[in-house]
Amino acid sequence: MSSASTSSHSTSTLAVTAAVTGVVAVSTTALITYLVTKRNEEYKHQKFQYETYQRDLMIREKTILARKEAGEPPTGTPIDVRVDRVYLWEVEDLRKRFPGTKIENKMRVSSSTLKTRSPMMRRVAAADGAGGKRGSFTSGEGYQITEYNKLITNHECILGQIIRKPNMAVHSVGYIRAGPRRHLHFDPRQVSAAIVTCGGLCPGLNNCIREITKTLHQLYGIGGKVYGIQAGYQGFSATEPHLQPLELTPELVEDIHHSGGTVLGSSRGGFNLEAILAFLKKKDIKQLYVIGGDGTHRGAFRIHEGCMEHGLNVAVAGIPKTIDNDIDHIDHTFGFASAVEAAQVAIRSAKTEAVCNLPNGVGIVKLMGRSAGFIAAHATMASGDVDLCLVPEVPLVLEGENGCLPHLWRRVKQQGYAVVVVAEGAGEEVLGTSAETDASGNKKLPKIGEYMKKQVEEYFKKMGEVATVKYIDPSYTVRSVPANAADSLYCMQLGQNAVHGAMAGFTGFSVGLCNNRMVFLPIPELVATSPRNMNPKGRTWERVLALTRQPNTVPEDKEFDHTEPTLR
Ligand SMILES: Nc1ncnc2c1ncn2[C@@H]1O[C@H](COP(=O)(O)OP(=O)(O)OP(=O)(O)O)[C@@H](O)[C@H]1O
Ligand SMILES: O=P(O)(O)OC[C@H]1O[C@](O)(CO)[C@@H](O)[C@@H]1O
Repeated sequence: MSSASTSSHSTSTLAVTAAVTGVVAVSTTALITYLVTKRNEEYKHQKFQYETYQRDLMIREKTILARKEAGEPPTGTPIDVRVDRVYLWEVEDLRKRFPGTKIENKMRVSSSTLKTRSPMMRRVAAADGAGGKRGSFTSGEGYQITEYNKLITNHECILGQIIRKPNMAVHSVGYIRAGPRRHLHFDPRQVSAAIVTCGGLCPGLNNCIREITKTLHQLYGIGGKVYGIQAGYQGFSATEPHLQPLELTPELVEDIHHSGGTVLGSSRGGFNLEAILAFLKKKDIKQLYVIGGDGTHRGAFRIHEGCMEHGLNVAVAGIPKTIDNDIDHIDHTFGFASAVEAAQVAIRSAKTEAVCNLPNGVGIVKLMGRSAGFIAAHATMASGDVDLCLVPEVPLVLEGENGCLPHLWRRVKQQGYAVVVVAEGAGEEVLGTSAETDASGNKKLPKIGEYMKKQVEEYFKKMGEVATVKYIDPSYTVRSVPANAADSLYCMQLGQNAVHGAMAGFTGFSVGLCNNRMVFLPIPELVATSPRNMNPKGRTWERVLALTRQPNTVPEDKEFDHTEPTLR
């Protein structure tokens, strides 16, 4: 190739390159311009959207406030759900059968007297010279009368079925709202009352005894006595001097809520209606407060019926108690939350033992609950450390694809240890039902905890290894603790409302939280479906499975119709 042709070739190559570079430069500029423009547009759009959102929010806030001030219905999108009819669960009312007073119900806010102060305050006051120097307390019987902020009418109700879906049944049960009424059935000056605690121990029993005693004496200023019946229903017929009824005073009950158990004692069996009615007549008792589970409430209703038969103008009020949480309709029983909390200590110990003891550490904790798995399930959920939870409502499957033993084996192989919580009523379908009963007729339960320990040991042996299984049974430790703050608060509400109900003339009733509101419930309705069970097709069990990741052994086709108001 000649140099001329070479140079003309290079010139043309250069020209092409320049042209291409020019095109690239132009298209790069165009691309950048395009991207920047697009970005700016997006930014403008985003800004516009955010400003619109802020404006809407401001309008919404202003509308909410304006509607609230004008007393108009709330904001929100109207949807097609209704409650067409509410069926009120009426409670027996003494005013229908006995003449009552028309005394206006006012609150007595008693100023503290020397007698009602805590022991520490009494000591401080004594050191000050009979309490005069500190100035904040008046001695004697001085009290101030004040109006209740809210007096409740008998047709105020709390809806039972609060979950509404389009096209669902349009009726609901209505529970009578608890609280003080405008008029008292009983003249407080003529009221004497009795309190009894029955069945198994439960955190909060002393709180209820204290609150009832204080409400009667201090809020209502009763003229009579408050008797504490010792040793459960048996105490009404006890002849032993040390089991005779105690006189409960605000001073005597001042500090009892700090202790677990019941200062009155409790028992099973020994229900004697004649002896109870005779006691009520002899001591001219106007109000009987019965604190216990479903068995105790059945007894309470028989007492109410006995009173009606004998023409006794006596209000019988129940307070549902049990760590088992197996009383139907109410959100939860008092003592349940404290028991679940106390169970955490045992579960943590089980984990420590399982983690530290080799080879193949497994910690098993047995929890109470009778034929309901609420304590086990809730303790499992609260803990987050449990690998297997066994409850009475869900069949126990030991081996095979859905077996709990292969699941435990896998967990131990994955993390080196495993923690098991077993409810005392679980596994009856494997162990069989006991024919034995306690003094109240409650069936005794087979020893599932020990059985599971043996099964785990044998399974690991079958797999050619050794399991180090530690078994903890904290049952009585869990239920004998003092009430935690949540239960103490609940017991305070229960005690006060039981007294409000009885003072107003309600009888054969119980109190409880339904949909987070205090209500009065007719005892026959309360016991008809109690004891309740946990719904194995409900959300609680679903949550347990999500946490433990154990196989679900609930049969697909089985129908369960239990309500499960504890945790939604
Ligand atoms: N149907 C009934 N009629 C009369 N009294 C009853 C009835 N059922 C139980 N009782 C009495 O109620 C008391 C307590 O009953 P139970 O031992 O069954 O405990 P509970 O109230 O169900 O509480 P827990 O949850 O602790 O078992 C006992 O004294 C028992 O005799
Ligand atoms: O006090 P006892 O008679 O041993 O009863 C134990 C039973 O009482 C409860 O603690 C309360 O019902 C159950 O959980 C348990 O099965």
